[in-house]
Amino acid sequence: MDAQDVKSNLVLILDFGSQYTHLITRRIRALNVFSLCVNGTSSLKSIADLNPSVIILSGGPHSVHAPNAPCFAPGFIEYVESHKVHVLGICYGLQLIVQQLGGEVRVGEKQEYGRMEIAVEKAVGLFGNKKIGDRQSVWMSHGDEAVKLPEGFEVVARSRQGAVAAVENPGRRFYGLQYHPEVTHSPEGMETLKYFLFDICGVAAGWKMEDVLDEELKVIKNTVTPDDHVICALSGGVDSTVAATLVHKAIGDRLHCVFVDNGLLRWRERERVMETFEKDLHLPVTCVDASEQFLSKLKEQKVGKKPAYLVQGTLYPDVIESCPPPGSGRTHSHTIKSHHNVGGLPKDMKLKLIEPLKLLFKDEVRQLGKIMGVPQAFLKRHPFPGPGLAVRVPGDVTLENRLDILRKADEIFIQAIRDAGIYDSIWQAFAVFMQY
Ligand SMILES: Nc1ncnc2c1ncn2[C@@H]1O[C@H](COP(=O)(O)OP(=O)(O)OP(=O)(O)O)[C@@H](O)[C@H]1O
Repeated sequence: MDAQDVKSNLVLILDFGSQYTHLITRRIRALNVFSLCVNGTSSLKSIADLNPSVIILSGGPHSVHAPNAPCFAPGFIEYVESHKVHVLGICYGLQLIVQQLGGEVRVGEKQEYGRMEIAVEKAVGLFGNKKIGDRQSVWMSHGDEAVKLPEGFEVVARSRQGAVAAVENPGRRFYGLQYHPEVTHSPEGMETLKYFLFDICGVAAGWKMEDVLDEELKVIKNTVTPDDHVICALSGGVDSTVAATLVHKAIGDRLHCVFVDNGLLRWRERERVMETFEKDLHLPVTCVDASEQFLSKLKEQKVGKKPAYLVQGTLYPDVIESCPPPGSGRTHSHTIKSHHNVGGLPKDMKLKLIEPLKLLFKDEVRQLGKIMGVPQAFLKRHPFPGPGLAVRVPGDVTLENRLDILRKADEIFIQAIRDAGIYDSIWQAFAVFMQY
């Protein structure tokens, strides 16, 4: 599947603030369909530029009647109808469709939170693969309720309490689920989502990590001219390692990596990391000893030519978590998490950016690394904080022996976890220096 096919099979999520929104994106990608998530109030032009074939309106914490309730851009309904885009509203998204198309949403008499049972009322559309009366357990989380549907819509499933659980107007390509199909508490939710995407919308499942690799290699080769040099700060973590491996594949030794030993690394980390970079990945890496001045050392690196580009291992969550929350009234670049480095480089750093992973989630980066031969042991390493062991020693961290004791204790602890065969099933484990 080439980039054009990916674009014509794109499932776009309009985010209205639900804690589950990014899960929808991930679930859809797991079905080998490319999915992106943008703010629910994004302009019509920015949506049209992406040319989605399906749009999912996410849930959200608001009531559609709240003063600043977020809504899709004016002209959205006309756009999706004229471009034959299928639209699925989930929870708040359903209520938005109902309200905006002339139906009525009210504060529900029976507010529904948690696990509920719903029954299929019409075995068509969203439940075309079910029988009337089929029951399933779903996860509800809503206070408002659709009490009058817009013309041409029908209820296809109801909760046990009689509230609307699913609606649709297949002629106009609008669908809605009052529950959250994306969470595991809705065991048949993924089946419904799959049926919607493949059987109703006719989306093709052809997005795979090999295509992402090919596409990113092409982009880098087209961006970096044959005379340009590129620099990458390698931490030994998954993100910068996979990003550097990818860029190295595209431009070879015009990539120059720098690994900084800041004196706060784990037991023999410098040796282990450098060995993997050089022997397994054949990456051109210089190790900088940060006991001397960091910046002046960087300057001294013989990169050959002055680099024009900097590689950063920015991930998709860094990008989306740095957007303002929908309904917050903010429209641009007020970061939730300012440490994600997505606000651009400092002004005096005259480098252009290469961010080949910026549309991928962490597990996808691991998949990509695997395809490129990054050793599993490296891809599965527990995350390690930027300030290193300094955040695991209370008080004065300049005392070498404290760090050394901690390094050894950490290594023994981690080795015990490895020996017990549980390292890979633990997200992060570490020792902390408590008292001297
Ligand atoms: N010791 C180091 N030497 C060189 N570069 C580093 C070092 N530590 C961090 N960096 C750079 O700073 C970036 C952000 O560091 P951070 O600790 O936040 O890691 P991260 O976002 O989890 O990414 P990674 O998986 O690459 O460690 C890294 O991707 C890397 O480019």
